[in-house]
Order: sequence, then structure tokens, then C-alpha cells
Amino acid sequence: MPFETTSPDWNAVRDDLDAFGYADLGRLIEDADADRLIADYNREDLYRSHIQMKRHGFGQGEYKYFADPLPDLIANLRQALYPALARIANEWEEQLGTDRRWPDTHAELVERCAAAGQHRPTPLILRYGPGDYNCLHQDIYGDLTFPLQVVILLDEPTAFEGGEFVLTEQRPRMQSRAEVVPLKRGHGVVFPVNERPRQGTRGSYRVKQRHGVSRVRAGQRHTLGIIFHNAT
Ligand SMILES: O=C(O)CCC(=O)C(=O)O
Ligand SMILES: [Fe+2]
Repeated sequence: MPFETTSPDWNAVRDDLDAFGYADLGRLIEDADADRLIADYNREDLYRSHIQMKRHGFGQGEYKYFADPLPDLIANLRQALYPALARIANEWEEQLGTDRRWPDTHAELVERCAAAGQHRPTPLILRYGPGDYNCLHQDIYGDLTFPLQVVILLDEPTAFEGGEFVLTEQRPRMQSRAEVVPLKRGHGVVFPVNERPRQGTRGSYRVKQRHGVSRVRAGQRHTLGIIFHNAT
């Protein structure tokens, strides 16, 4: 897997997450694998559900949740990325003074999810065409919410216009701030599912984050979303 040979600089990841609310993880999948994921979008056997975003008021466009057993590529990425992200998540818990700690391996997180009634896999593939967009949201699927998630762009950025990945952060009693995050084909970006700590003058406080996608003006855009907790 290319990820193992180009392992991210996790200190830089942690610093970028703290400063900007996201971090580039570098290339996580090869172009041929991205092509395969897109080509397999119409294979019904790979997915457990198919969501039309408009029907739910989530935006416009569609996505599919992968079924168990997850394709190896996705299961491997979830397992390979998790331990370093869990270390960051645990540093955040310490910074916020909670007594929650995340387990060292993804297998243990999956066990904890199951104990909390969260059995269904959450990795998903999203497809957007002209006019489609994804409203600002948080991917919470139960009480157990692992605080970081990853998105991977599957197309070349030149395959579409618009369709910017947008993050907003809301600090207590302040107006929201937006970041437009550049995505590269096959690269992963990590960001908080719902909040992250920020160091203030009197200790740390929680910043609320949301993410979404601006309207695609032309072309087609596909992404792979990797969420680490399972869903109820
Ligand atoms: O399509 C995108 O860039 C965002 C996908 C998303 O919302 C997610 O992966 O959770
Ligand atoms: Fe999302």
C-alpha cells in the first residue's frame, strides 16, 4: 500500500489540525484504485445503502455506504490511519481534561462501537454532478464518535468546477470562520468530526466544526469518506 512508504509527518498533521482545522495526509490511494472505486459505484453488492441527498435535505447529489466486509483497500486504510489519529485524539482529550481515552487499534474501536450498539460500517463514496452540493454537517452516527475523519478525492481536481471542500469553525460567542480546503486526487485530508480543542488564555476550549461541499458547477466529483466509528 503506498501509504506505508509515504507515511505522513504526524507532528505536522497535529500542528495543521490545531492551526487550521484540517491537515493533508499526502497520497493515500493510487490512481488505478481511485478509478476502480469510481467504476464500482454502480455495483450494488458492495454497498449497504444508497442515499439521495435531496430527499433528506442534506444537499443534492448521492452517496453509498459500503457494506461489510469492506473492500480491502478501505479496511486497510481505516486500520493503518487509525493509530496515529487515536494518539492525536487522546492528546485532545487530555487537553480538554476529559477522562475519555481512545483505544490503540481500530479493531478495539470497532468492538467498543459494537458494545454501544453501533454495528454498521460508515465508509462511503459520494458522487456529485452539475448543481450538486453537500450542506455543512457533522458525521455523528451514535453516542460513540471518534473525533477525526478523512476524505479522499477520487477524481482529478480538473474533472469538475466548483465543488470545493469547505470547513467552518465556530468558537464560543464568535462568528463562524470558513476554510476552503484544496484536495488532490488520491490524497487524504483529515479533519474533526464535530469539534477540536483550542488553547485559550485561560485553558482550552472547544471549537465546533462542520464540513460540506460547495456547488459543483460543471463535471463530476467523487470522494471516499473514511469515518472510523460505526453507525447504529
Ligand atoms: O465530498 C466531500 O468532499 C465531503 C464528503 C463528506 O461529507 C464526508 O466524507 O464525510
Ligand atoms: Fe461528511
